[in-house]
Amino acid sequence: MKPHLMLKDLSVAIGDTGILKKVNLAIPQNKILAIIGPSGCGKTTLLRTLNRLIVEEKQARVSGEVLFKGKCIDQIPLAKLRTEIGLVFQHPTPFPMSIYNNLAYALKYHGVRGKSNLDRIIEAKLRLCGLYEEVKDHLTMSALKLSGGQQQRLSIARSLCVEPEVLLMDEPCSSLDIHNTKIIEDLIVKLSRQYTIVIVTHNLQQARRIADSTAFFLGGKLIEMNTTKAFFTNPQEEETNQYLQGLFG
Ligand SMILES: Nc1ncnc2c1ncn2[C@@H]1O[C@H](COP(=O)(O)OP(=O)(O)OP(=O)(O)O)[C@@H](O)[C@H]1O
Repeated sequence: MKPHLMLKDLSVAIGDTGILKKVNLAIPQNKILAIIGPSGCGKTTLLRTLNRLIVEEKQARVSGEVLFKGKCIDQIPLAKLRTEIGLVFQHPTPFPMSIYNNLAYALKYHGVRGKSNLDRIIEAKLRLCGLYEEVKDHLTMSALKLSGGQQQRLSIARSLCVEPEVLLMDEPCSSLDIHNTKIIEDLIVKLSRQYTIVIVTHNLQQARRIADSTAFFLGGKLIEMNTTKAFFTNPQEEETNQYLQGLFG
């Protein structure tokens, strides 16, 4: 199968600091790829490069290529690219408005018009994220009154309103308890049937539980990528082995 995203000799520097170094990586479609590695190894920078958020950094320099469905992302209009490659943040990002309007806002931005269309799609996205039954009688309530786990599911539902193909997730469970982490992990696995997921996680067990493949970064370099099972049971590189054993981190 052709990769959905392909990184070719991708390097990123901010000012004089090299952050990502000659990364080559094929990201398969409708699978979950976990990105792991110690703090500062460049995980978030990698996500921000994939949807070109990195260009907001005035001093950023990117070399090499990121291909999305075979096309260099520099040739895709920014708004279109960010619609197709969505980003879910570490902390839930509900807008200070009703649950309904959080999704309606994104849908209207995406060009959806008419109340019946909005109602239909909002229900579908809330159902997909397992939130509909919990909130169907409170759609006009402020989204800020939802629990942290519900807010994160709402944030994911909102990011799906613009019909992305890829979801980049930057530690989406880091502010959640075990119960809500399990709900979001189950949701991510379900979403991977329809979407390509790239998830940054500090939690090795989370990568092990949900990812189809896992990539380990160290000092801005991709050290190793493999199917998650092979990665954890039979790491090929000594640095990976030491990281998995907790010898540094
Ligand atoms: N805007 C910036 N200007 C200068 N250096 C930066 C900038 N953003 C990130 N860096 C540096 O790049 C390196 C990688 O940062 P990045 O946030 O991508 O790492 P990370 O692996 O996601 O870390 P963490 O796990 O702690 O979130 C770090 O050394 C960081 O200090």
